[in-house]
Amino acid sequence: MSLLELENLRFTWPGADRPVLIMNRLNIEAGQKVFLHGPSGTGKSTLLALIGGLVRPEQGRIELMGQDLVRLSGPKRDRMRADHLGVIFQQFNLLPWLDVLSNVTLPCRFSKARAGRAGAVEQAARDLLQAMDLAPALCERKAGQLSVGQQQRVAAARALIGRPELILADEPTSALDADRRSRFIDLLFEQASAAGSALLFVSHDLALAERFDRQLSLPELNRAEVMA
Ligand SMILES: Nc1ncnc2c1ncn2[C@@H]1O[C@H](COP(=O)(O)OP(=O)(O)OP(=O)(O)O)[C@@H](O)[C@H]1O
Repeated sequence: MSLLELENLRFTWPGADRPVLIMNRLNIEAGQKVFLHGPSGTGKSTLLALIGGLVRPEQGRIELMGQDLVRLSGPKRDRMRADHLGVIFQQFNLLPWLDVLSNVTLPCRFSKARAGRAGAVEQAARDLLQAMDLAPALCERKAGQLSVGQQQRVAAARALIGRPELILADEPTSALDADRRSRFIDLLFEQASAAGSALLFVSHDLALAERFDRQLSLPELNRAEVMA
C-alpha cells in the first residue's frame, strides 16, 4: 500500500464549465520527496486541496494510509488531516497575534496523535525551530513581527511537529532569493527525513527539481489539460 493513492480523479470548481483536473493515477510512497511543477492555473493548488480533504472530487479515490478521503464524513476527513498531514502554505498562514511557539504547537492542540508523537510538545517545538535555524530568542515573539524568511521556517516547523506522514508545501520558497531557497530546502529535507515524512512540494522553480526523489508535471498528469 502506498502512503497516498489517487485514482480516476475528476474535479470541477463550482461554476466552472469544465474540470480543472482529470487524473488517472498518482501514488506517493512513504518518505518520498516529490516535486510538482506546472504552469500557473494548471491546478497544482487544487490538487493539494483535494489531498488535504478541503474539497471533494466529483469522481475518484483519494486514499491516504488506506483510508479513502472521498468516502469519509467531513469530521473524519478533518481528523485525517489533523493527524497525518502537515501543510506549508504559500503565504504561511501563521496566526500573527500568537507567539512563534504557540504557532508551532498548534497542530498538537488539534491532534492527540501528533501531540503523542511530539512527546514534550513545547520542547519539540523549540527543537524544531532551532533545527530550522531560528534564533531561540524569537520563540516568544509574535509571528506577525517576523521577516518573511523567519515566518517560512516557523511554518515549516509547524508542518513538521508530531511527525505527520505527509507534508504538503505550496510554493513555500517563492518569496526568497536563490541562496535562502536552497538553504530552506536543505533544512526541510533534513527534518522531513528525520520525521519519516513524505513531502509533496509545489514550485515553479525548476532549479530545485533535481534535488527531489521524483519530479511530476501537472500538465502531464492531467488529462483535462490534454482535452482542453
Ligand atoms: N476556490 C476556487 N474557486 C473557483 N475556481 C478556482 C478556485 N481555486 C482555483 N480555481 C481555478 O482553478 C484553476 C486552477 O487553479 P490552481 O490555483 O489550482 O492552479 P495552480 O496551478 O496552483 O496555479 P498557480 O501556479 O498560479 O498557483 C484556475 O483556473 C483557477 O481559477
